[in-house]
Amino acid sequence: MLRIQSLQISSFFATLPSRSPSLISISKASATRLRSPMAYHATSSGATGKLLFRQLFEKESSTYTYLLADVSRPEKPALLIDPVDKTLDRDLLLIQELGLKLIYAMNTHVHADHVTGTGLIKGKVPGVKSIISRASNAKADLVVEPGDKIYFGDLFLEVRPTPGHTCGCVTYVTGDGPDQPQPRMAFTGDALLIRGCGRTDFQGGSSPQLYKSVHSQIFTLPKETLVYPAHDYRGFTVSTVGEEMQYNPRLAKDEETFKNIMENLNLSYPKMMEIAVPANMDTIVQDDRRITYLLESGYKTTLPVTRLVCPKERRHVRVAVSLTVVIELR
Ligand SMILES: N[C@@H](CCC(=O)N[C@@H](CSS)C(=O)NCC(=O)O)C(=O)O
Repeated sequence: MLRIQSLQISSFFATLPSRSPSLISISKASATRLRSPMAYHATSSGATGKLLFRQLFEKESSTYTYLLADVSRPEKPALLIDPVDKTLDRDLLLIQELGLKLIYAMNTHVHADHVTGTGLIKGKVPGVKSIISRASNAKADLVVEPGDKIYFGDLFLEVRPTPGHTCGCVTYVTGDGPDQPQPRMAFTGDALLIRGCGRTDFQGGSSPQLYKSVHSQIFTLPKETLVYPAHDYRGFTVSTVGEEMQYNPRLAKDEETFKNIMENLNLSYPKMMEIAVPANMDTIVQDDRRITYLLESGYKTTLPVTRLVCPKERRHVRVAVSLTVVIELR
Protein backbone atom coordinates (compact mmCIF):
# COMPACT_ATOMS: atom_id res chain seq x y z
CA MET A 1 0.00 0.00 0.00
CA LEU A 2 1.23 3.50 -0.83
CA ARG A 3 0.23 6.38 1.39
CA ILE A 4 1.35 9.92 0.75
CA GLN A 5 1.52 12.11 3.78
CA SER A 6 2.10 15.78 3.18
CA LEU A 7 3.49 17.99 5.91
CA GLN A 8 3.60 21.73 5.42
CA ILE A 9 6.00 23.81 7.48
CA SER A 10 5.48 27.35 6.40
CA SER A 11 8.42 28.99 8.10
CA PHE A 12 11.39 27.17 9.40
CA PHE A 13 14.46 29.07 10.42
CA ALA A 14 17.97 27.80 10.56
CA THR A 15 21.03 29.69 11.66
CA LEU A 16 23.96 28.45 9.71
CA PRO A 17 27.63 29.36 9.69
CA SER A 18 28.17 31.65 6.71
CA ARG A 19 30.88 29.31 5.47
CA SER A 20 28.65 26.31 4.84
CA PRO A 21 28.55 26.27 1.05
CA SER A 22 28.18 22.53 1.04
CA LEU A 23 24.74 22.79 2.58
CA ILE A 24 23.44 26.04 1.12
CA SER A 25 24.85 28.00 -1.73
CA ILE A 26 23.23 31.39 -2.25
CA SER A 27 23.69 33.35 -5.41
CA LYS A 28 23.16 37.10 -5.77
CA ALA A 29 19.81 37.50 -7.46
CA SER A 30 19.78 40.33 -9.92
CA ALA A 31 17.03 42.90 -9.72
CA THR A 32 14.84 43.24 -12.75
CA ARG A 33 13.72 46.58 -13.95
CA LEU A 34 10.24 46.82 -15.45
CA ARG A 35 10.96 48.92 -18.49
CA SER A 36 7.74 50.66 -19.37
CA PRO A 37 4.99 51.80 -17.08
CA MET A 38 2.52 49.65 -19.01
CA ALA A 39 4.59 46.58 -18.33
CA TYR A 40 2.86 46.24 -14.96
CA HIS A 41 -0.64 46.21 -16.42
CA ALA A 42 -2.34 42.85 -16.58
CA THR A 43 -5.29 43.88 -18.77
CA SER A 44 -6.68 47.00 -20.29
CA SER A 45 -10.19 46.53 -18.92
CA GLY A 46 -12.18 49.73 -18.72
CA ALA A 47 -14.19 48.48 -15.73
CA THR A 48 -14.04 50.59 -12.62
CA GLY A 49 -11.81 48.96 -10.05
CA LYS A 50 -12.82 48.67 -6.46
CA LEU A 51 -10.22 49.33 -3.82
CA LEU A 52 -9.96 47.39 -0.59
CA PHE A 53 -7.78 49.38 1.77
CA ARG A 54 -6.42 48.64 5.26
CA GLN A 55 -4.03 50.60 7.45
CA LEU A 56 -2.06 48.30 9.76
CA PHE A 57 0.19 49.33 12.66
CA GLU A 58 3.40 47.94 14.17
CA LYS A 59 3.77 49.48 17.59
CA GLU A 60 7.48 48.99 18.38
CA SER A 61 8.61 51.18 15.48
CA SER A 62 5.27 53.02 15.12
CA THR A 63 5.17 51.92 11.50
CA TYR A 64 2.13 51.82 9.23
CA THR A 65 1.82 49.04 6.68
CA TYR A 66 -0.80 49.49 3.98
CA LEU A 67 -2.79 46.76 2.26
CA LEU A 68 -4.42 47.59 -1.06
CA ALA A 69 -6.33 45.25 -3.35
CA ASP A 70 -8.55 45.40 -6.41
CA VAL A 71 -11.52 43.37 -5.20
CA SER A 72 -13.42 43.86 -8.45
CA ARG A 73 -11.16 41.23 -9.99
CA PRO A 74 -11.90 37.57 -9.27
CA GLU A 75 -8.36 36.89 -8.07
CA LYS A 76 -8.31 40.10 -5.94
CA PRO A 77 -4.69 41.11 -6.58
CA ALA A 78 -3.18 42.84 -3.56
CA LEU A 79 -0.03 44.61 -2.45
CA LEU A 80 1.56 45.59 0.84
CA ILE A 81 3.43 48.86 1.31
CA ASP A 82 6.11 48.90 4.02
CA PRO A 83 5.45 45.52 5.69
CA VAL A 84 7.30 44.92 8.98
CA ASP A 85 8.87 41.57 9.86
CA LYS A 86 7.33 41.51 13.35
CA THR A 87 3.73 41.90 12.18
CA LEU A 88 3.96 39.87 9.03
CA ASP A 89 2.03 36.84 10.26
CA ARG A 90 -0.85 39.10 11.25
CA ASP A 91 -0.84 40.75 7.83
CA LEU A 92 -0.65 37.49 5.90
CA LEU A 93 -3.49 36.01 7.94
CA LEU A 94 -5.62 39.04 7.11
CA ILE A 95 -4.81 38.66 3.41
CA GLN A 96 -5.78 35.01 3.59
CA GLU A 97 -9.02 35.73 5.45
CA LEU A 98 -10.00 38.38 2.90
CA GLY A 99 -9.31 35.97 0.04
CA LEU A 100 -6.71 38.25 -1.58
CA LYS A 101 -3.80 37.27 -3.77
CA LEU A 102 -0.68 39.10 -2.68
CA ILE A 103 1.40 40.04 -5.73
CA TYR A 104 3.71 42.83 -4.53
CA ALA A 105 5.59 43.62 -1.30
CA MET A 106 6.84 47.17 -1.64
CA ASN A 107 8.99 49.54 0.35
CA THR A 108 8.95 53.33 0.18
CA HIS A 109 12.64 53.37 1.17
CA VAL A 110 15.39 51.53 3.06
CA HIS A 111 14.09 51.73 6.60
CA ALA A 112 16.48 52.39 9.48
CA ASP A 113 14.23 51.59 12.40
CA HIS A 114 12.82 48.14 11.57
CA VAL A 115 13.45 45.17 9.31
CA THR A 116 11.16 45.01 6.34
CA GLY A 117 8.80 42.04 6.08
CA THR A 118 9.54 41.67 2.38
CA GLY A 119 11.99 38.82 2.63
CA LEU A 120 9.78 36.83 4.97
CA ILE A 121 6.84 37.31 2.63
CA LYS A 122 8.83 35.92 -0.25
CA GLY A 123 9.67 32.85 1.79
CA LYS A 124 6.04 32.29 2.75
CA VAL A 125 4.06 33.36 -0.33
CA PRO A 126 5.54 32.05 -3.55
CA GLY A 127 5.40 34.41 -6.51
CA VAL A 128 5.27 37.69 -4.61
CA LYS A 129 7.63 40.30 -6.10
CA SER A 130 9.49 42.76 -3.91
CA ILE A 131 9.67 46.37 -5.10
CA ILE A 132 11.88 49.31 -4.14
CA SER A 133 13.22 52.35 -5.97
CA ARG A 134 16.30 52.15 -8.15
CA ALA A 135 17.68 55.22 -6.36
CA SER A 136 17.72 53.31 -3.06
CA ASN A 137 20.45 50.98 -4.40
CA ALA A 138 18.78 48.18 -2.45
CA LYS A 139 18.07 44.79 -3.92
CA ALA A 140 14.56 43.75 -4.90
CA ASP A 141 12.87 41.79 -7.66
CA LEU A 142 11.62 44.96 -9.32
CA VAL A 143 13.26 48.34 -9.04
CA VAL A 144 11.07 51.26 -9.94
CA GLU A 145 11.78 54.73 -11.21
CA PRO A 146 9.90 58.03 -11.22
CA GLY A 147 6.81 57.87 -13.40
CA ASP A 148 6.47 54.08 -13.28
CA LYS A 149 3.01 52.73 -12.68
CA ILE A 150 2.50 49.64 -10.56
CA TYR A 151 -0.72 47.90 -11.51
CA PHE A 152 -2.68 45.56 -9.27
CA GLY A 153 -5.74 44.56 -11.27
CA ASP A 154 -7.21 47.68 -12.82
CA LEU A 155 -5.85 49.97 -10.13
CA PHE A 156 -2.37 51.41 -10.06
CA LEU A 157 0.14 53.33 -7.99
CA GLU A 158 2.31 55.98 -9.56
CA VAL A 159 5.92 56.32 -8.39
CA ARG A 160 6.98 59.84 -7.36
CA PRO A 161 10.57 60.54 -6.28
CA THR A 162 10.71 62.13 -2.83
CA PRO A 163 14.36 61.92 -1.68
CA GLY A 164 15.63 63.87 1.30
CA HIS A 165 14.98 61.56 4.25
CA THR A 166 17.00 58.97 2.34
CA CYS A 167 18.36 59.29 -1.17
CA GLY A 168 15.98 56.61 -2.46
CA CYS A 169 12.66 57.60 -0.90
CA VAL A 170 9.60 57.43 -3.12
CA THR A 171 5.93 58.24 -2.61
CA TYR A 172 3.40 55.88 -4.14
CA VAL A 173 0.25 57.70 -5.28
CA THR A 174 -2.98 56.07 -6.42
CA GLY A 175 -3.84 56.64 -10.05
CA ASP A 176 -5.35 59.71 -11.61
CA GLY A 177 -8.40 58.82 -13.66
CA PRO A 178 -12.14 58.13 -13.58
CA ASP A 179 -11.69 54.43 -12.78
CA GLN A 180 -9.21 55.06 -9.96
CA PRO A 181 -10.09 55.74 -6.30
CA GLN A 182 -11.06 59.31 -5.43
CA PRO A 183 -9.74 61.19 -3.58
CA ARG A 184 -6.25 60.06 -4.49
CA MET A 185 -4.08 58.53 -1.76
CA ALA A 186 -0.38 59.30 -1.26
CA PHE A 187 1.76 56.77 0.61
CA THR A 188 4.53 59.14 1.58
CA GLY A 189 6.87 56.85 3.51
CA ASP A 190 9.01 59.05 5.75
CA ALA A 191 9.16 62.01 3.36
CA LEU A 192 6.01 63.59 4.74
CA LEU A 193 4.65 62.60 8.15
CA ILE A 194 1.46 64.03 9.63
CA ARG A 195 2.47 67.44 10.96
CA GLY A 196 6.09 66.35 10.57
CA CYS A 197 8.59 64.81 8.17
CA GLY A 198 11.43 62.33 8.09
CA ARG A 199 14.74 63.32 9.64
CA THR A 200 17.55 64.20 7.23
CA ASP A 201 20.69 63.43 9.22
CA PHE A 202 21.71 60.02 7.79
CA GLN A 203 21.29 57.62 4.84
CA GLY A 204 21.97 60.36 2.28
CA GLY A 205 19.46 62.69 3.93
CA SER A 206 19.31 66.33 2.89
CA SER A 207 16.91 68.97 4.15
CA PRO A 208 16.99 71.16 0.98
CA GLN A 209 16.26 68.04 -1.06
CA LEU A 210 13.41 66.96 1.22
CA TYR A 211 11.88 70.43 1.09
CA LYS A 212 12.02 70.40 -2.72
CA SER A 213 10.65 66.82 -2.91
CA VAL A 214 7.63 67.50 -0.73
CA HIS A 215 6.81 70.84 -2.36
CA SER A 216 7.22 69.60 -5.93
CA GLN A 217 5.94 66.02 -5.70
CA ILE A 218 3.36 65.98 -2.88
CA PHE A 219 2.10 69.53 -2.37
CA THR A 220 1.30 69.69 -6.11
CA LEU A 221 -1.27 66.90 -5.74
CA PRO A 222 -4.94 67.88 -5.33
CA LYS A 223 -5.50 69.29 -1.85
CA GLU A 224 -8.01 66.56 -0.98
CA THR A 225 -5.40 63.84 -1.62
CA LEU A 226 -5.17 61.65 1.47
CA VAL A 227 -1.72 61.44 3.08
CA TYR A 228 -0.77 58.07 4.55
CA PRO A 229 2.73 58.13 6.10
CA ALA A 230 4.99 55.25 7.13
CA HIS A 231 5.06 56.37 10.77
CA ASP A 232 3.16 58.25 13.35
CA TYR A 233 4.39 58.85 16.88
CA ARG A 234 1.38 60.77 18.18
CA GLY A 235 -1.68 58.77 17.16
CA PHE A 236 -2.56 60.38 13.84
CA THR A 237 -3.68 58.04 11.10
CA VAL A 238 -4.34 60.14 8.01
CA SER A 239 -4.09 63.69 6.77
CA THR A 240 -4.60 65.53 3.48
CA VAL A 241 -2.25 67.44 1.23
CA GLY A 242 -4.22 70.64 1.89
CA GLU A 243 -3.99 70.17 5.65
CA GLU A 244 -0.23 69.58 5.57
CA MET A 245 0.36 72.55 3.25
CA GLN A 246 -1.37 74.72 5.81
CA TYR A 247 -0.46 73.21 9.18
CA ASN A 248 2.74 71.18 8.83
CA PRO A 249 5.00 72.93 11.36
CA ARG A 250 8.11 72.20 9.30
CA LEU A 251 7.14 72.04 5.64
CA ALA A 252 4.58 74.83 5.62
CA LYS A 253 7.47 77.20 6.47
CA ASP A 254 9.96 78.75 4.02
CA GLU A 255 13.02 76.72 3.08
CA GLU A 256 15.49 78.53 5.34
CA THR A 257 13.28 78.03 8.38
CA PHE A 258 12.80 74.39 7.42
CA LYS A 259 16.57 73.79 7.20
CA ASN A 260 17.04 75.43 10.57
CA ILE A 261 14.34 73.26 12.15
CA MET A 262 15.86 70.10 10.68
CA GLU A 263 19.36 70.96 11.91
CA ASN A 264 18.06 71.27 15.43
CA LEU A 265 15.88 68.18 15.84
CA ASN A 266 18.44 66.48 18.11
CA LEU A 267 16.96 63.03 17.67
CA SER A 268 18.85 59.97 18.84
CA TYR A 269 19.60 57.37 16.18
CA PRO A 270 17.01 54.60 15.78
CA LYS A 271 17.77 51.70 18.12
CA MET A 272 17.56 49.12 15.31
CA MET A 273 19.60 51.09 12.81
CA GLU A 274 22.71 48.90 12.68
CA ILE A 275 20.68 45.81 12.01
CA ALA A 276 17.88 47.29 9.94
CA VAL A 277 19.83 49.24 7.31
CA PRO A 278 22.10 46.43 6.09
CA ALA A 279 19.27 43.92 6.26
CA ASN A 280 16.95 46.16 4.29
CA MET A 281 19.60 47.10 1.71
CA ASP A 282 20.39 43.48 1.11
CA THR A 283 16.79 42.69 0.44
CA ILE A 284 15.91 39.70 0.33
CA VAL A 285 15.26 38.08 -2.91
CA GLN A 286 13.97 34.58 -3.18
CA ASP A 287 16.77 32.48 -4.53
CA ASP A 288 15.78 30.09 -7.27
CA ARG A 289 18.30 27.54 -6.11
CA ARG A 290 17.16 24.56 -4.16
CA ILE A 291 19.05 22.29 -1.85
CA THR A 292 18.71 18.58 -1.53
CA TYR A 293 18.85 17.50 2.07
CA LEU A 294 19.44 13.98 3.22
CA LEU A 295 17.14 13.26 6.15
CA GLU A 296 18.34 11.05 8.99
CA SER A 297 15.73 8.50 7.99
CA GLY A 298 17.48 8.09 4.68
CA TYR A 299 14.84 9.93 2.71
CA LYS A 300 15.88 12.83 0.54
CA THR A 301 13.98 16.10 0.34
CA THR A 302 14.48 19.13 -1.85
CA LEU A 303 13.96 22.51 -0.27
CA PRO A 304 13.66 25.98 -1.73
CA VAL A 305 16.05 28.44 -0.10
CA THR A 306 15.40 32.04 0.74
CA ARG A 307 18.11 34.35 1.90
CA LEU A 308 16.52 36.28 4.74
CA VAL A 309 19.02 38.57 6.38
CA CYS A 310 22.68 38.71 5.60
CA PRO A 311 24.30 41.78 7.11
CA LYS A 312 27.80 41.67 5.68
CA GLU A 313 29.54 42.15 8.98
CA ARG A 314 27.78 39.23 10.66
CA ARG A 315 29.10 35.73 10.89
CA HIS A 316 25.88 33.90 10.34
CA VAL A 317 23.43 33.66 7.56
CA ARG A 318 19.81 33.14 8.52
CA VAL A 319 17.85 31.11 6.09
CA ALA A 320 14.08 30.77 5.85
CA VAL A 321 12.88 27.60 4.29
CA SER A 322 9.34 26.93 3.17
CA LEU A 323 9.18 23.19 3.42
CA THR A 324 6.80 20.60 2.14
CA VAL A 325 7.84 17.07 3.08
CA VAL A 326 6.22 14.23 1.21
CA ILE A 327 6.67 10.95 3.05
CA GLU A 328 5.99 7.77 1.22
CA LEU A 329 4.81 4.97 3.53
CA ARG A 330 4.78 1.48 2.12
N1 LIG B 1 12.98 56.39 18.26
C1 LIG B 1 12.83 55.61 17.09
C2 LIG B 1 13.27 56.37 15.85
C3 LIG B 1 12.52 57.63 15.64
C4 LIG B 1 12.99 58.25 14.32
O1 LIG B 1 14.11 58.67 14.22
N2 LIG B 1 12.12 58.23 13.33
C5 LIG B 1 12.51 58.62 12.01
C6 LIG B 1 11.81 57.74 11.02
S1 LIG B 1 12.37 56.11 11.17
S2 LIG B 1 14.23 56.28 10.51
C7 LIG B 1 12.20 60.05 11.71
O2 LIG B 1 12.49 60.50 10.61
N3 LIG B 1 11.63 60.80 12.65
C8 LIG B 1 11.33 62.17 12.42
C9 LIG B 1 10.79 62.82 13.65
O3 LIG B 1 10.59 64.05 13.60
O4 LIG B 1 10.55 62.12 14.64
C10 LIG B 1 13.64 54.35 17.13
O5 LIG B 1 14.51 54.22 17.97
O6 LIG B 1 13.43 53.49 16.28
